[in-house]
Amino acid sequence: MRSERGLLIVLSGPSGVGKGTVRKALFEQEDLALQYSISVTTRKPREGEVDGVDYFFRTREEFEDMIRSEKLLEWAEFVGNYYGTPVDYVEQTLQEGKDVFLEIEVQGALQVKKAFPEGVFVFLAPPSLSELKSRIVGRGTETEEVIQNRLRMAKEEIDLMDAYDYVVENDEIHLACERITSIVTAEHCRRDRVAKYYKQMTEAE
Ligand SMILES: Nc1nc2c(ncn2[C@@H]2O[C@H](COP(=O)(O)OP(=O)(O)O)[C@@H](O)[C@H]2O)c(=O)[nH]1
Ligand SMILES: Nc1ncnc2c1ncn2[C@@H]1O[C@H](COP(=O)(O)OP(=O)(O)O)[C@@H](O)[C@H]1O
Repeated sequence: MRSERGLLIVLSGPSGVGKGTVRKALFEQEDLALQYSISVTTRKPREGEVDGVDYFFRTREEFEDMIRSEKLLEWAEFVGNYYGTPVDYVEQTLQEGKDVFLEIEVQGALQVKKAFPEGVFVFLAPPSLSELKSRIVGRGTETEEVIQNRLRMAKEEIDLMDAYDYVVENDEIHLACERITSIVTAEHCRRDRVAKYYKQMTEAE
C-alpha cells in the first residue's frame, strides 16, 4: 500500500557540482515519475533557457512582491540574484500523492528542512574541490569573478553536508542517478511499511 501524500525530494549542493545535469538525467527515467518544481529567479536567462520551463524569470520587484505575499516556500539570494520555490505548486502536488523534486542551493534547502522535516534531503558532493572548479570553468557560463565567488561559497556549503539525510557523490552522472533512484525507492518502501503497520495497529484498537 502507498501512503497518500507524495515524497518531497530535495537535491542540493554547491554550484557546479552537477545538480542540473543529474536532475535532467533523472527526469529521463520515466519510471521515477518525479514532478519538478520550477523555481522563480531574478537571474537573466542563459542562452537557450525558456521562461516557465527552466525558471520563471522575474524582476527583483516582482520577486520581492512574492516574498511579501508569502508565495514562496523558501528563497535565497545567491551570488547577487534571488531564487525561490513557489509554495502552491509544491503543496498541491504533494496533496495529489505525487513526488516533488526540488533542485536548490544549500540555504534554501535548510529552510525547506524546517518547513518539511519529513522531506528527503540529498547533498550532491563533488569528487574533489579541484574537480568542482574544473566543472564550473568548463561550463563556461560565468565570469572569473563569479567563479571565485561560487567556489568560496562551495566551501561553506560543503560544511553543511551533515544536515542532510544522504550524501551522493557525483563522480559519474549515471552512478549519481542510480544512487538517487535507490534512495527514492528505499524511502517509498520505508514509508509504505510504516503506513501499513500504522494502519494495522489503528484497526486493531
Ligand atoms: N534556494 C533556492 N535555490 C535555487 C532555486 N532554484 C535554483 N536554485 C539554486 O541556485 C543556484 C544557482 O542556479 P543557476 O543560476 O541556475 O546556476 P547553476 O545551477 O549553477 O547552473 C543553484 O545552486 C541552484 O540549485 C530555488 O528555488 N531556491
Ligand atoms: N559527473 C560529472 N562528471 C563530469 N562533468 C560533470 C558531471 N556532472 C556535471 N558535469 C558538468 O559540470 C558542469 C556543471 O554542472 P551543472 O549541472 O551546471 O551544475 P549545478 O547545477 O550544480 O551548478 C557542467 O558543465 C556539466 O556538464
